[in-house]
Amino acid sequence: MATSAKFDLDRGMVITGKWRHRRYRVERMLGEGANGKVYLVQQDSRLMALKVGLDTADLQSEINVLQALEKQQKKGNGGSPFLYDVDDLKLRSGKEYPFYVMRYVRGTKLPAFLAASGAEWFPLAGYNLLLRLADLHGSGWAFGDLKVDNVLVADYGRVELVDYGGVTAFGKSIRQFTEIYDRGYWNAGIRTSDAPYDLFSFAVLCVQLFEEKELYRLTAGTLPQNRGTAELLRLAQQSQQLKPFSGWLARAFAGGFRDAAEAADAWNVVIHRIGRPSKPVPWWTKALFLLSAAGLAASAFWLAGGFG
Ligand SMILES: Nc1ncnc2c1ncn2[C@@H]1O[C@H](COP(=O)(O)OP(=O)(O)OP(=O)(O)O)[C@@H](O)[C@H]1O
Repeated sequence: MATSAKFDLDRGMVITGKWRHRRYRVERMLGEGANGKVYLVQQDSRLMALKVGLDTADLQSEINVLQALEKQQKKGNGGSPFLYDVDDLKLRSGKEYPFYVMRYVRGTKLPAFLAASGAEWFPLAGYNLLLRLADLHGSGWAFGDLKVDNVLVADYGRVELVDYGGVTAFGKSIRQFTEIYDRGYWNAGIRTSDAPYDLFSFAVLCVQLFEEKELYRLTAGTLPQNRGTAELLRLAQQSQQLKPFSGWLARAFAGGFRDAAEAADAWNVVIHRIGRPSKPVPWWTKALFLLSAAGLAASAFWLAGGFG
C-alpha cells in the first residue's frame, strides 16, 4: 500500500537526530510503504538505511524486533548490527517524525534477480529465504508480511528480509499482512502467528514468481468462499520451475511443516534431486585462463624453435 507521507528528504540533505545528534547525509529514497519512507544515507562514508515513520507505535514495534534480532545475533556468530540508531527528526516546517537507522541491504527484488541471473537460481534463493525465516522461527516469531517487496537478493542468491513491521510473536494475531499471501484469504487457516503461516506465504510467493498473471486472474475471478489451495497447486503444476517442488508446495499449503528449518531441509532434498546452478565464472578467472593459454602458446612456440 502506498503512503501519503507529507515529507520528502532530498539528496544531499543532512539529518541530525534531535536527541542523539548523530548526522546522516541523504543519498536517495530506497522505497516507501504504508508505514513510512526508507532512505539510503551515509555516515562517515558508511551506507545505512534510515526509515522515517508516520506512527511512533508502529515504528517502535519494528525497532523492538530489530533489537531482539541483534541480541540473538550477538549470541551466535556476530555479523553487522541490525540497528544503528533511533531518534526523532525535526523538519524545517517544525513537524517531527520518529526514525531509526538500520543495516542497508544491497540487493534486488527476486523477480529482477531471476530475470538477470536466470530462473535456475530460484531453488538456491528459495533455500536461502527459508534459512532467513528459520532464524526468526527459532526465536518464536513469524515474519507475518512475507511478500515479494520484502525480500532482497544479492550476489549468489544471498537473501535478506526487509520490513520487520509484520513480525509477530507465535500465538498472537498476525499484525500486518498482504491479502494474496495470507492463508485466511485462501480459506486455508486462521490469521494467527505460527511458522506455517510464513511458509504458506512463501509458497504463494513461489507461485507468484512464475505464474503471476494466472495468480491475479485467479484472485480476481473467484468468489471468496471458493478460493482454495487446490487452485494454487494447479498453477504450480503448470510451471516448469515449480513442478519439481509441487510436493513441497502442497505440504506448505497444508501447514505440514513444523517450522522453516524443517521446510528448508525438505527443500534441500528437492534441490539435490534436480541439481544446483553452476556459479557464474568471474571475469578474472576468464582473464587468468586467457593469460595462461597465451603463456602456453608462447612456450610451445619457443620449444618448437620459434621463427628460426
Ligand atoms: N534495510 C533496507 N535496505 C535496503 N532497502 C530497504 C531497507 N528497508 C526497506 N527497504 C526498501 O524500502 C521499501 C519500503 O520499506 P518498508 O517495507 O520497510 O516500508 P513499509 O512502510 O513498512 O512498507 P509496507 O507498506 O510494505 O509495510 C522496501 O520494499 C525496500 O525496497
